[in-house]
Amino acid sequence: MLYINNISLVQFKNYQQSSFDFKSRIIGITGPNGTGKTNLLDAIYYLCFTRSYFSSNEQQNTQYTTNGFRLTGTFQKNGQTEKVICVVKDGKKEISLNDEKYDRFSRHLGQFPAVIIAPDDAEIILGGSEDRRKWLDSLLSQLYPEYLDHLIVYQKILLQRNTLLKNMADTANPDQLLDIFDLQLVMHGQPVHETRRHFLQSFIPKVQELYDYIAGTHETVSIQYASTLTEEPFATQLTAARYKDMQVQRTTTGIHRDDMLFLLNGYPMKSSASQGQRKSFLFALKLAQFEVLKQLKQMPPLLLLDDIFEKLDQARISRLINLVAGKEYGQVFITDTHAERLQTAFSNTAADLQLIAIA
Ligand SMILES: Nc1ncnc2c1ncn2[C@@H]1O[C@H](COP(=O)(O)OP(=O)(O)OP(=O)(O)O)[C@@H](O)[C@H]1O
Repeated sequence: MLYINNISLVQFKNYQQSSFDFKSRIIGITGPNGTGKTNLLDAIYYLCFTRSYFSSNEQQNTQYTTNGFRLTGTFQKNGQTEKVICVVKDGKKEISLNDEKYDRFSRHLGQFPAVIIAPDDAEIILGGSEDRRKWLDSLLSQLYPEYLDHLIVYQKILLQRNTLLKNMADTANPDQLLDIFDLQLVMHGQPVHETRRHFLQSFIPKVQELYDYIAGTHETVSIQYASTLTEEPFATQLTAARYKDMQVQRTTTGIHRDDMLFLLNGYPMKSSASQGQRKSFLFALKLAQFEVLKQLKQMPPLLLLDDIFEKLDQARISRLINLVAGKEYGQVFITDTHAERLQTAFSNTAADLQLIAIA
């Protein structure tokens, strides 16, 4: 099992210095708008992912007028106490597990599995392909460390290749260099593509099952993986696109252009689904993510639910609460402006609810 027992926040967003003890499996975080409920969830997320869910700019995560922050989390993982500390000071970040600093933060990913569901997630459906890739990459990086390794190298090579395409005239033997970059892009891009393709195939039925449960009815949901690598070998495409790439001065083919198309009853979810249907789909997507993580990590991830009541009808909310209150789930954090609403929502379940009020 995985639990977080305590978190302390120093100069993180609106928290000057605060500490919270989590004593039960379901934690309700309540308080008026703008008091820091989401920020507290984000701090927990930070300790699991070495970054904020909402902002990659550390200045925005640091309390205004200060130059750094510190987050300390005490976890229980399979009966062991584990202490994670993240310190950001003057733009420099250090992360340690049980007082041992990480050389590479990527080594921390997946050790404290967590899934967050937040209103901004709507961008996964409504936003551009980058938002969808970000979601998938974050999930697959938690599942498979080698996926993240390939992705990091791919992005580095892609950047170098694009820089070269912009500076062709000043570079000696640019074609030779492009040959080397192309080889490396294929070496690291192909496994990323294969992982995405295989993963989505087995993932879709789980999403469908969860969608039907939350919606209380059957509507067909599907995810189409759109990648040029499915059409022909990546190496062939890079060679074929080289002239065009030189003209536009960037790499026009590869896994950095992949996308996913979400469909509801055969129609694009982005344009045709209602807000409640989209939200139900996002829950299905994230809870399916929870299931695969749980299976692979052999423990239920932390579940961080931010403002989930908005746009869902009462019946969908009840089914959702019943689901996450069940024993298959681990520690669940849930924010709401109304303490009574949370109490009522969980009153029909057997789960213990600890309420933390933020003033
Ligand atoms: N870097 C920062 N330094 C100080 N305060 C910050 C910083 N970043 C955000 N805040 C403050 O944090 C508050 C927002 O907190 P948060 O989003 O956690 O609120 P919330 O309780 O979830 O609200 P809601 O119920 O509206 O969702 C705002 O008042 C904002 O001004």
